[in-house]
Amino acid sequence: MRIVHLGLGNFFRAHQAWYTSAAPDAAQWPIAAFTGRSPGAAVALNAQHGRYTLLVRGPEHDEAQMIGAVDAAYPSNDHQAWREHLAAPRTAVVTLTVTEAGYLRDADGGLDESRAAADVAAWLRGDAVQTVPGRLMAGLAERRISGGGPIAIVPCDNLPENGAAVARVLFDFTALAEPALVPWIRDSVSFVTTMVDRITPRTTAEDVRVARELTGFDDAVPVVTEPFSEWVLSGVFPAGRPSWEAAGARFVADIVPHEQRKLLLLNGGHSLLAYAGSTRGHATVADAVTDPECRTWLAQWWDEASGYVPLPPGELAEYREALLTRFGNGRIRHTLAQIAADGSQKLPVRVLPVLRGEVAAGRLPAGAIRIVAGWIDHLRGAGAPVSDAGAAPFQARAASVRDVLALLAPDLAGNDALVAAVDHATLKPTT
Ligand SMILES: NC(=O)c1ccc[n+]([C@@H]2O[C@H](COP(=O)([O-])OP(=O)(O)OC[C@H]3O[C@@H](n4cnc5c(N)ncnc54)[C@H](O)[C@@H]3O)[C@@H](O)[C@H]2O)c1
Ligand SMILES: O=P(O)(O)OC[C@@H](O)[C@@H](O)[C@H](O)[C@H](O)CO
Repeated sequence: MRIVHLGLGNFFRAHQAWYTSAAPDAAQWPIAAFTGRSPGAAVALNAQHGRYTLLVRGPEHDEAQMIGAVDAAYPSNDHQAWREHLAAPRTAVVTLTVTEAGYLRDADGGLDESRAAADVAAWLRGDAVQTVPGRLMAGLAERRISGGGPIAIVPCDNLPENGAAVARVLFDFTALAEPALVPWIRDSVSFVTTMVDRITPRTTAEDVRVARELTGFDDAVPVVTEPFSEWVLSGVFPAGRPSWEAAGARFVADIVPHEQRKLLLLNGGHSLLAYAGSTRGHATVADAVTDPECRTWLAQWWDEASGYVPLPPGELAEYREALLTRFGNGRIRHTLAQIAADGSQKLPVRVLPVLRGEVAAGRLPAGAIRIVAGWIDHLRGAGAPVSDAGAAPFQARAASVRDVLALLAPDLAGNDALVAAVDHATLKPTT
């Protein structure tokens, strides 16, 4: 194998695996993919020799592509295979899609030591580690011993400066568990930052039926995705990489404008619809954008967020227009419940930079305030159900806007005008 992936989910199969399969040198870059937690995806994929159907779902019809980039899939508890693949000198790249929550970041972006403590203790006892920072460290420790040489780590989750983000939690974990490894990681591991974009919903039983009808292949785990795809990367690959640029990926020196555009406009817009849109009774993104009220809210949020994306106004206007078309693709069933998950991890990335900037400039941004208020309504039980391992402390305080803000953004909780504006924007009980 030359690529190891952690987080064998739908997005990896629609995005990184698709780029690899579409590169002209794909045959030289087989992927070993590991699930993040439960083994199901590995079992199902191995039963069909790693091959799966990608249903590229346009507004009019589906196009089925067979993807064969995954050479072998492993359950997350196959620690030996993980260590062996990371140690092998041929392995040049590790990609990750483990959700925002998987990095165990605290509010400042460092390792949340309380969530990592059991894993650090397991390592010190000589037991297998389970968390993402722990597994990366365990694999790299093996690579140092084997003399496997330099390697690139390429996170593909929706976090700003995700290369630096994964580096930080990995160094924090290693400093606690295996300090002697820190200098080797510093010298041998390159952390690549990426902006990733391709809307990829969960697969339904109907999708399984459609895939079978189009291909004749009885695929238990097809993936549905939109035609649009974007991958922007910044960083060094010391042991090489596939020619992803031939499949449309772009390699840039400054990734900030690209990631701000995507995280604030697309992901922030998604979160707005997931919370405020679901409380209006909508179930999917496409449903919500047919609602004129939701479209007005989106426009208001995008006006505010655009001030934080360092790109020319014309480019932003085009991107907004294209987003409306992508969101409106009614054949993609992207549920607001899926997007609403893990809000405690997503709001700090997608919304708070704009809220903070506007408040610092003396403004009360109605769009950003609506997202926070919608999230508080969701914590109080309105709209999409709560699915967030970090939600409990917020739910315990959800009755008070100020208390929620004190946890989410302590620097903003003392601002009486902001607290009143968020409170005013929350749903009021009907009498
Ligand atoms: N689906 C999309 O449209 C999309 C687009 C861009 C980026 N992404 C990124 O990809 C991530 C995964 O999305 P998906 O659609 O593939 O979801 P998915 O549910 O299909 O797969 C998620 C993968 O992450 C793993 N995982 C989840 N929590 C983990 C944890 N705490 N530790 C380790 N692994 C964990 C799961 O085991 C699974 O392998 C998103 O969270 C996002 O950051 C998704
Ligand atoms: O995948 P998540 O959970 O980080 O966020 C949900 C959506 O906002 C996200 O998946 C977008 O669809 C995606 O980022 C589009 O590229």
